Amino acid sequence: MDGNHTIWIEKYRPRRLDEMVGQKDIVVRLQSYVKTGNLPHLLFTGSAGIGKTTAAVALAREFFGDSWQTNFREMNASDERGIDVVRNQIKEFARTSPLAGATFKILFLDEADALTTDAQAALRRTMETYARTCRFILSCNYSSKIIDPIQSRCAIYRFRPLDREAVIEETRRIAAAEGLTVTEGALDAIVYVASGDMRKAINALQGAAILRTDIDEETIFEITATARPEEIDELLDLSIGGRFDEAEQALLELTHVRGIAPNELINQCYRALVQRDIDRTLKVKLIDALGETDFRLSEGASSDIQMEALLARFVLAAEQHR
Ligand SMILES: Nc1ncnc2c1ncn2[C@@H]1O[C@H](COP(=O)(O)OP(=O)(O)OP(=O)(O)O)[C@@H](O)[C@H]1O
Repeated sequence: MDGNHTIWIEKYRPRRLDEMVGQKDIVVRLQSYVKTGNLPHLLFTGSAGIGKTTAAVALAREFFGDSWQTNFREMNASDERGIDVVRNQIKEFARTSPLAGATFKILFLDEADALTTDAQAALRRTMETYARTCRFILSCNYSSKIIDPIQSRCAIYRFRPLDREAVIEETRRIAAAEGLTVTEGALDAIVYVASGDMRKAINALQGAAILRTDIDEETIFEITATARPEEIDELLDLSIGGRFDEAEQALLELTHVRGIAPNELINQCYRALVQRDIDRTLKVKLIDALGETDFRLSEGASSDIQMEALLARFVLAAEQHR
């Protein structure tokens, strides 16, 4: 096992489109470009770790074969060296002719939504000027942050968070290749922790594999510093049930003893609340309280105070509701 040396998200990144899990409709549409030899500009949108970069690289490999690296370039729009550097590099790459008999190059621009409106306007002109020699694949989390003139020049692909089957399929593949035994409980835990993000799933597996080769759910929750769904349910039961002292103890155990980050707990509480079968008005109040705490934490408020205040607000909201 070489778990300590290689990053598995790179080692096991699918090389071909048909090796990707999930995103079936997208894969079929992308494959049809390869068949026809034509490619428009593309806009990939969706959350992190669901295959946008993987699809772009696989597409380039299938278009260009062995010479894919000469005709493909990946850049990050939020490059810390500044937008001018990115802009110059884009132009430099886009304006030169494709090599090794290819009819165009592909430029993959990650985090395109980090570009300001002005920078996007300049990018749009570059896309038009060099359209003959270079096709752009822009990747972003939110397509609404991309200006309309760019959106209308691209074929838009909305990637979805990976479903349970897809996460399990890929996790099993990697576990088998690494000679790991993964229990059913551990697979459930990985699906829960990943929440549709394959990068998170693979990192959880690799982290666990450093500790042991037979992986159970305990290891996954421990390595990812994530509370179990039952623990979150208990926290909600106690606070909604008005048992503030016990809820406080449960909270301290999770944050101070287990080291689970407050933001992570808020996300987990949110996921549990959305699915919880409780009165709608109460649910709305509780989610409102979560949103408020999330915002306060993002503004730098004390997490200990805010997390306790959250429990207090849960208790009060439930009391008013009774
Ligand atoms: N659909 C998928 N099939 C198989 N593996 C996947 C898939 N999506 C993601 N992965 C795995 O997760 C890793 C991260 O995925 P990728 O880089 O494609 O994410 P992304 O959608 O581009 O995310 P970001 O927006 O954060 O850049 C890949 O290296 C790959 O191992």
